[in-house]
Amino acid sequence: MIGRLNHIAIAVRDLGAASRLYRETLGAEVSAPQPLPEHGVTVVFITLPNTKVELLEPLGETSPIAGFLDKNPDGGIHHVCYEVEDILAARDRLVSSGARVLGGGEPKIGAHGKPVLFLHPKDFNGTLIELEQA
Ligand SMILES: CC[C@@H](C(=O)O)C(=O)SCCNC(=O)CCNC(=O)[C@H](O)C(C)(C)COP(=O)(O)OP(=O)(O)OC[C@H]1O[C@@H](n2cnc3c(N)ncnc32)[C@H](O)[C@@H]1OP(=O)(O)O
Ligand SMILES: [Co+2]
Repeated sequence: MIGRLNHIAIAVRDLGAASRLYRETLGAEVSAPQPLPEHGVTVVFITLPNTKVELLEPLGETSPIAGFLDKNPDGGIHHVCYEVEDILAARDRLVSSGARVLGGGEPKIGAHGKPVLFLHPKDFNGTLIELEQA
């Protein structure tokens, strides 16, 4: 069901500092910051030859990454994003297998303008999974 690795996301406290680290120290191509109030984060994407890295900074009072940064004050790998052909079919299959689909199971439009869903990390080896429709 899952296809390509779309991105790996890293939660950070300071998006400007993290962007500079990737651009200047690691020599990567870093996009402009994109505030996504509906998701409670501001993101940049780092384009690599085979995938992307998403840097996430909290946005607003109820950011879903606030608790993660409280537990990991230096930041850290927050989620992996896999592509699926049909996100509703993927959701239904996961729900019938007993996995917890977050946010009530209704896809939201993600950073790439495509529908996304999140799966509870406790059901997937301690790793938060994002699914993005290809
Ligand atoms: C920009 C849009 C989009 C894109 O297109 O790319 C994005 O990527 S947006 C990214 C941010 N959005 C989300 O993360 C949405 C989904 N997340 C959530 O609903 C919540 O963050 C969560 C996963 C339900 C966690 O909620 P929280 O309140 O922070 O923590 P809990 O106390 O409920 O956590 C329970 C348990 O799970 C562990 N945990 C939490 N987050 C992670 C994580 N990212 N990776 C691994 N484990 C995680 C947490 O530590 C708790 O464990 P215990 O301490 O053992 O109880
Ligand atoms: Co993501």
